[in-house]
Amino acid sequence: MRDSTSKAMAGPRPVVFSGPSGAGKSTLLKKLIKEHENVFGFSVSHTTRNPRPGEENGRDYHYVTREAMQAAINNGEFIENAEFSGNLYGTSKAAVQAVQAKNLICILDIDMQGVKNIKKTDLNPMYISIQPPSMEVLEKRLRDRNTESEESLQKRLHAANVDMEFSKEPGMFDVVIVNDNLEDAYKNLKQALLEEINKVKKAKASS
Ligand SMILES: Nc1nc2c(ncn2[C@@H]2O[C@H](COP(=O)(O)OP(=O)(O)O)[C@@H](O)[C@H]2O)c(=O)[nH]1
Ligand SMILES: Nc1ncnc2c1ncn2[C@@H]1O[C@H](COP(=O)(O)OP(=O)(O)O)[C@@H](O)[C@H]1O
Repeated sequence: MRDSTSKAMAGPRPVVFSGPSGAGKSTLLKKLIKEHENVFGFSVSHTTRNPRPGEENGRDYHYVTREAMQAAINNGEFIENAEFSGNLYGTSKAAVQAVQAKNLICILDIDMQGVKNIKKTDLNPMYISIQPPSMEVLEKRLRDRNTESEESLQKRLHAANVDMEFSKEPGMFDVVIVNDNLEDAYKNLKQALLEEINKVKKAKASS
């Protein structure tokens, strides 16, 4: 039976990060996890895309074949999954449980389809949208990141347009952070999470 007790036992409330590719989600949440490693844990998603230089299997993503991932999805191992820019991405139940077992705030970095699907589950996270200051800045950052082919870049820019329209829907996000100046955006992010951070710290101090 799903009741408030089982949710409470699952640990602190997770946080979902979403926003267009290149908005700065990874940059911000890596900073956050580094500064508060006893508070936050990252839900390591599965993906069929290739690792980028510097990315590590099991830390940034679990890199898998489409066949393996589809089989695991069919087997009911995923909370949500989506096709993004020609690849499959998904959050496994195990990924979230691994973080919650440590009593950490579970961070999910997922696209808009993921947000919609998580809203249908009983995960009950806080939803944070990371937005770029403009499409022009987003394109420049994505190009400067140097991780995408022109084709992949265009797919991401197209998805970003759809994403930015969709995220304007009232009630979709609890907090919207515009990542213009990185330090300011990070400060706003920490402020938005302050209460949850303090809750976890307090619980840890008294256990
Ligand atoms: N639905 C869903 N989206 C995911 C998941 N993992 C990553 N994503 C999203 O997939 C998109 C592409 O991610 P990635 O390939 O790392 O590229 P980047 O956003 O350009 O850094 C981003 O919007 C991520 O938030 C997941 O498990 N589920
Ligand atoms: N506030 C910022 N100002 C300038 N560049 C930024 C800022 N935030 C992130 N970046 C850079 O923009 C690129 C995209 O950021 P990234 O964190 O990879 O985005 P996402 O994870 O949302 O796709 C990266 O090269 C990152 O270093």
